[in-house]
Amino acid sequence: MIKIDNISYHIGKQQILNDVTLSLPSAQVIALIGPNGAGKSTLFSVMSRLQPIQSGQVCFGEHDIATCHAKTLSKTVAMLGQENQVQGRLRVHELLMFGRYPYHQGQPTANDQQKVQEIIERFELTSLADRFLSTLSGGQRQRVLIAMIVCQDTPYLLLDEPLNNLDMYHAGRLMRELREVSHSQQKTVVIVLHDINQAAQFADTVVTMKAGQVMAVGKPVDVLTKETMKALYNVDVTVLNHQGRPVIVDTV
Ligand SMILES: Nc1ncnc2c1ncn2[C@@H]1O[C@H](COP(=O)(O)OP(=O)(O)OP(=O)(O)O)[C@@H](O)[C@H]1O
Repeated sequence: MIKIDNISYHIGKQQILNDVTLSLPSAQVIALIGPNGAGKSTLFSVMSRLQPIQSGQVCFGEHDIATCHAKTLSKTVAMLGQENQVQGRLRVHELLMFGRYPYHQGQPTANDQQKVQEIIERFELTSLADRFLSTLSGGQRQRVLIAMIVCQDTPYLLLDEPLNNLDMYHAGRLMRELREVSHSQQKTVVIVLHDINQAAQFADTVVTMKAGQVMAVGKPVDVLTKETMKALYNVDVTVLNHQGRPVIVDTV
């Protein structure tokens, strides 16, 4: 379980996160949605210790991030941010091995090699494995970065807009793989999504945020309503139903 208690965060006089309190269940895909500037990325930055905790507490299972050793944290939570600088002269398989660094500390074992190979196959990267990162398209690079995060093999994954640059096939494949990894390997995957229908189709739980605050938490069918969409985005929608899950259609 991820427990976030009374997290507030300000930059200068601007309040970015305002008393965020959340309990997120384990072994689920959890979509974090909300309008631009709501504070989703800032919350991820605080949760992954990229930004300091100013007030409140974040725990991943028994690990309180305020006191957790860096090495333990790197085996507990992995985050893919929105802005990612990658060294172009690395090959794909080398970057994936970099994701294993918390385990091998620079000296990969057979187990690390096996894990990288498994992820290459799972994420359909075989034909790209020997390519330099600088030669990949935007979507290919994004897929490799996500695979690197999964290689880190942490029980908690935070992915900030991972579907950026992905086509319809790869977006669907990725969401299915994340759901499979989450459910079969008991991983908790929190994903910032702007595509509400990806959240509706694949998330077990949806969290909505606006103006630095959590507005709602629940199953897609309970949270993704006409009223919520109006309150979050000021957009009029029609909510259809497909196999028990909502489908949101913009009907402005
Ligand atoms: N370094 C900074 N200095 C000043 N304001 C900042 C800084 N970083 C973020 N903010 C502000 O904090 C607020 C929350 O930003 P954040 O990136 O967390 O939102 P978000 O929900 O991830 O948005 P998006 O969906 O657009 O990615 C925004 O108003 C943003 O302008």
